[in-house]
Amino acid sequence: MINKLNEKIKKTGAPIVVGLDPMLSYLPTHLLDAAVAEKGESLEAVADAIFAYNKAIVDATYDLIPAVKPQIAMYEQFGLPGLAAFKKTVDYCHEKDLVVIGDVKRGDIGSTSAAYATAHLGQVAVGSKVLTPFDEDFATVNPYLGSDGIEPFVKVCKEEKKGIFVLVKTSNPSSGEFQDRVITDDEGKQRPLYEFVGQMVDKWGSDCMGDDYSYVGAVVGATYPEMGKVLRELMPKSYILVPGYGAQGGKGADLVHFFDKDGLGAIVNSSRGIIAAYKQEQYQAKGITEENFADASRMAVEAMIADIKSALN
Ligand SMILES: O=C(O)c1cc(=O)[nH]c(=O)n1[C@@H]1O[C@H](COP(=O)(O)O)[C@@H](O)[C@H]1O
Repeated sequence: MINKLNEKIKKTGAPIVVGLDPMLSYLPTHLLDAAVAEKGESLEAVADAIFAYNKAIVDATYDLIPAVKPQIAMYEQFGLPGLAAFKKTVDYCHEKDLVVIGDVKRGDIGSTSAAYATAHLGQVAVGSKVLTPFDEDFATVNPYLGSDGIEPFVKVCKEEKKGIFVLVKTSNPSSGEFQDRVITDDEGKQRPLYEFVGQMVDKWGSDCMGDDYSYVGAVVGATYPEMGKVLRELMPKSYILVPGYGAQGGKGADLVHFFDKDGLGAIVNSSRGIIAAYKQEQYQAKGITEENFADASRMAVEAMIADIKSALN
């Protein structure tokens, strides 16, 4: 799958991922009203409206982008109907030939991680049938439990030719509380914890290589460009998933050093900046309303691609 991701980035010229992170407050009134008219004031109605919202955004953008990243918490908050909308979104994005990064941030003791890996990347045999539960192409993984929590994911990635993105340096303001702590590494060198985790990502990926990049990528926030530069060098074979663009303040100009010299090796996520673009004045000034919200998402994708391209040239 890492090969497909890399090829699709080359083909589209767009190292970006659209984050499908629906919130109730983003759902255009006409979509929610239609769903409530059919299913009443229920979680089922919200789930239907979420799928209609995602579908419209995907239909408006899929030809421009390589990948999407649905964040499971945004679906889980609506219970089982929300999770069904997550799965329906994954399947629909596959129909559109998009690479799907399940933002699930899992990681536990070995046996539990193995179950999470099966749920999101693997298969379950029931009698003569082999079934795929959620069936994303990549999953985000929290490394805090150590190798025990990561290895079951790597095993499934090898079997299924799928991939993971391991949290290395996250974009949020308090990420430094733990991740920047200076530790002594195996060679007695003092360095921040995120660098050590980056080195582990390089190691975990070393025996599961695709054509150019490994199945084990890293998450490094756009809000920490200097750290991104160091981590790019420490993990030369890993794709870097870069969240924090747009709503969290990251800009194209900050991101140059997350990429390799050939402009590959990183994929930048924007969620609110794209899916809720219709709420921004700059798009409303161009005739966008709640009704044609998906057109604003397409404009926001085009603007993001242009911003990153101009930074890389
Ligand atoms: O793993 C992630 O994707 C992630 C890691 C990180 O360090 N920071 C971060 O914002 N994210 C996710 O990226 C998305 C960012 O959303 P926006 O800020 O709306 O673009 C959310 O789904 C976050 O959960």
